[in-house]
Amino acid sequence: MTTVAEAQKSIISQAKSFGEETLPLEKALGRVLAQPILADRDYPPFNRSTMDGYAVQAADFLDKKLSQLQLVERIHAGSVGTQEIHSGTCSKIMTGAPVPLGADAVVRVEDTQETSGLVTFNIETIRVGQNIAKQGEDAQSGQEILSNRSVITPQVSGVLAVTGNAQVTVARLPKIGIISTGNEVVSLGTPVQTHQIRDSNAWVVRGFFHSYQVDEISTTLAKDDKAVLQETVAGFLADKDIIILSGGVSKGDADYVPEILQLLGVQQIFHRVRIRPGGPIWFGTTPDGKAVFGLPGNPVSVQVACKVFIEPYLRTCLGLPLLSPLWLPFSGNRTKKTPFDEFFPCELIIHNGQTGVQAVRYNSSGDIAATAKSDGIVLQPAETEQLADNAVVAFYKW
Ligand SMILES: Nc1nc2c(c(=O)[nH]1)N[C@H]1C(S)=C(S)[C@@H](COP(=O)(O)OP(=O)(O)OC[C@H]3O[C@@H](n4cnc5c(N)ncnc54)[C@H](O)[C@@H]3O)O[C@H]1N2
Ligand code: MOO
Repeated sequence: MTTVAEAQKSIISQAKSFGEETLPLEKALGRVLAQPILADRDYPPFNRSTMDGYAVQAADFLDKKLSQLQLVERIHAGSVGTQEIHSGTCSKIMTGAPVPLGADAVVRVEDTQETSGLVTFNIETIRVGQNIAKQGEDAQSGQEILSNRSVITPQVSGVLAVTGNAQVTVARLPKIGIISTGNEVVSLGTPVQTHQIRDSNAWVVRGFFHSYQVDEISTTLAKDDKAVLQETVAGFLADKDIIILSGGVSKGDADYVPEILQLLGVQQIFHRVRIRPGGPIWFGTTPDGKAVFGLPGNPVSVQVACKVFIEPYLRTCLGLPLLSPLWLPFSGNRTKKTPFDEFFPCELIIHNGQTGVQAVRYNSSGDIAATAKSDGIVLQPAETEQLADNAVVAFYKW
């Protein structure tokens, strides 16, 4: 049976780009840049005062030991001084204004007194460059200021705006089709009988893709009926990039998903992985490179599969690096139940002043409430029979 690492490797090797598109900046938050961004000019673009104060020549204090200077003008942010600073003179300057020619330091207004055009300085010392952000010290014109494949966070969005990028080229997102299979599964809003269960898997998968800004998501239910399943999957194969099914991949009499997918020309890459929960997972691709994930129906299996298999696939398609786990101390003890890699829901805690993780109460992969109280999942690797208190574990945040 395939190991988790082998399964991840073969999933990643099938990843492909969905192309690029150009969007207005206001629509690009959370998207992935598909171009490097170069500084369009120096940053700061001019020698900028970082304090409200007086622009002076430091040598007037250091060499000439002056303590009083003649005021020649006032410079506000958004305007440019007209007077060059010479020995014995200064200009009042506001934060954000360009430092006038001749000046090489700014003294804070708090350290001065101004009377009738004369400024008295109450300072012990001064440094050349004091309170001045030098032209180009943050970034130089033409320098790469954002790399290709940066995620457009609020911080990145600020850089895009300041560098004049009203439009940005980003990675195009896939169209997703989600099929929840099972005669017992009913949609939210439909009356539910005792032996039935409301579809929660589609909401989890939808939410996972939403976290990557994917919004072209179609969901549907399919009964455990070969013809219905075949028609539903065929419909999605026609125009979706990624198809996610849940349920119907194990050993039950009505587990038709693997058979129907292969009938429709989806080439199986693996079926069953040495993982708990989520062992019966099926993965394959179409000849034109669409990915099809057949996830086990249990709710926690679906959540774990999103994190362990679908996220690495999507990130690689978008050109993003794989996420690394956080390595944190584990509070508690855990004995492994299977010979496989086991993932279990955990919450972040502060223990002895340090961040750590501890397991949340969790019955099994059908426990719909447990993961909602967790911050992510911890891996107990196949070879680790016993997780001891304080062992450092790999924690994958949801
Ligand atoms: N004889 C064996 N039986 C089972 C095995 C096995 O190896 N041998 N594996 C078990 C494991 S592990 C899992 S996981 C499940 C997976 O089975 P299926 O993928 O066929 O899933 P279903 O049987 O259709 O559903 C399992 C469970 O999940 C509930 N479910 C299904 N869809 C939804 C949905 N959309 N929203 C919420 N809950 C859903 C369903 O009602 C079942 O309770 O097989 C084990 N059996
Ligand atoms: O994948 Mo099953 O959910 O291990 O229980």
